[in-house]
Formats: sequence, structure tokens, C-alpha cells
Amino acid sequence: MGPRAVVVGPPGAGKTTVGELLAERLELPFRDTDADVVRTAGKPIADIFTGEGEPVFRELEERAVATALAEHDGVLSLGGGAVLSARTRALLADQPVVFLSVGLAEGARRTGLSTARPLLAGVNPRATFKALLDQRLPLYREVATWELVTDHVEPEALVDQLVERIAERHAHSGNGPE
Ligand SMILES: Nc1ncnc2c1ncn2[C@@H]1O[C@H](COP(=O)(O)OP(=O)(O)O)[C@@H](O)[C@H]1O
Ligand SMILES: O=C(O)C1=C[C@@H](OP(=O)(O)O)[C@@H](O)[C@H](O)C1
Ligand SMILES: [Mg+2]
Repeated sequence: MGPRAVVVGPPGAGKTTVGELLAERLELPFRDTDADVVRTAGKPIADIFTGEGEPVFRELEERAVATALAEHDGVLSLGGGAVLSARTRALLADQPVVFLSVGLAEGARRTGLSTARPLLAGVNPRATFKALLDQRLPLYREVATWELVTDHVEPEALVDQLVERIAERHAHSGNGPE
């Protein structure tokens, strides 16, 4: 059947937080490809970036996403850079994809609270975040079925909006609730 929803967006958009709450609300299992990569590699993402480098992380991520899309029937949250892969974007083309967006100020604020994201650990995380948004916004939009702005919106309120959209999609495609 495939995932009921795949969540994409920049770091700090709330993919992990909102994805997990959405799965709870829909009473479906939750999966996050960052966690899959950590499990496969046997080390934290920051250590993969430092030890093996970003290209190795991207390969592991591409494989983790393809595997999860094939075998996970619940809610699936991706890492923020997963859409950089053209192969991944092709796989997402016929999936119900939620793009959680976040503005520069709020995204930098949310991710600034953590040191777990190696890409944003440099000297000027705000500039890095801006470059990342400029590069990736078209890619998120290319794969998105729905786009939700998350600035000033609580995760539970985002889940409310998503439950409605997913139910509408199912009604239109003739798939009743299972
Ligand atoms: N809608 C929101 N409003 C306020 N804070 C949020 C929201 N969504 C997520 N956060 C916070 O932002 C941080 C990053 O969230 P996370 O779910 O890890 O994002 P992502 O997986 O997209 O990188 C966490 O501290 C989380 O609590
Ligand atoms: O944007 C990115 O390139 C990354 C985002 C992270 O996931 P989140 O978006 O869940 O923070 C994680 O996959 C890795 O640090 C790289
Ligand atoms: Mg995450």
C-alpha cells in the first residue's frame, strides 16, 4: 500500500515532531529515515558527516528512503536533504507528500537549539540556512502534494490540518478508511 503520508521540508520544519504526532493520531506506525540511517550505520549522523563525509550520508539516506517507501505503511518523515536526490524525487512523484515549510528566522531559531545537524554547525548557521532554502524550495515544491506553513502554528494544529487533507484525498481516490 505504501505510506499514508511522507513528510519533507527543511531542518526545523517539524518533520519528525509532526510526523510522529500525525502517526499517533491516525493510529499508524511512524518511521523516520534519519533514525534508519543511524541504525544501519551504527553511529550518529554527525559522526557519518565527520568520518565518511556528506556523499556517503546521502547514499545511505537514498537507500533508507527507497526501502522505507517500499515497506512502510504508516507515516514516514524524511531528512531535510533527502529531496536533493533526483532518484528519491522520482520515487516521491506518486506518493502523498506533505511539505512542511518554515521561514528563515524561525527555522534558524528551531535548529539553533540543537547541535545534531552537522550541516548547520558552521560559523554562520543563518546564512547556511538561507542558502539551503534557496536551493531546496523548488525541490520540496516539486514533490509536494500539500504545503503547510509551520511558522506560528503549533504541531497539533498542523496535525489537524493534515488529517483533513489526507481524509479528502482518500475520499476522492475512492479509498475509504481501512
Ligand atoms: N510547529 C512548531 N512550532 C514550534 N516548534 C516546533 C514546531 N515543530 C517543531 N518544533 C521544534 O523545532 C525543533 C525541530 O523539530 P524537528 O521535528 O526535529 O524538525 P525536523 O525533523 O524537520 O528537522 C524541535 O525542537 C521541535 O520541538
Ligand atoms: O537538511 C539536511 O541536509 C539534513 C537534515 C537532517 O534531518 P532533519 O531535517 O530531520 O533535521 C539530517 O538528515 C542531516 O543532518 C542532514
Ligand atoms: Mg527530523
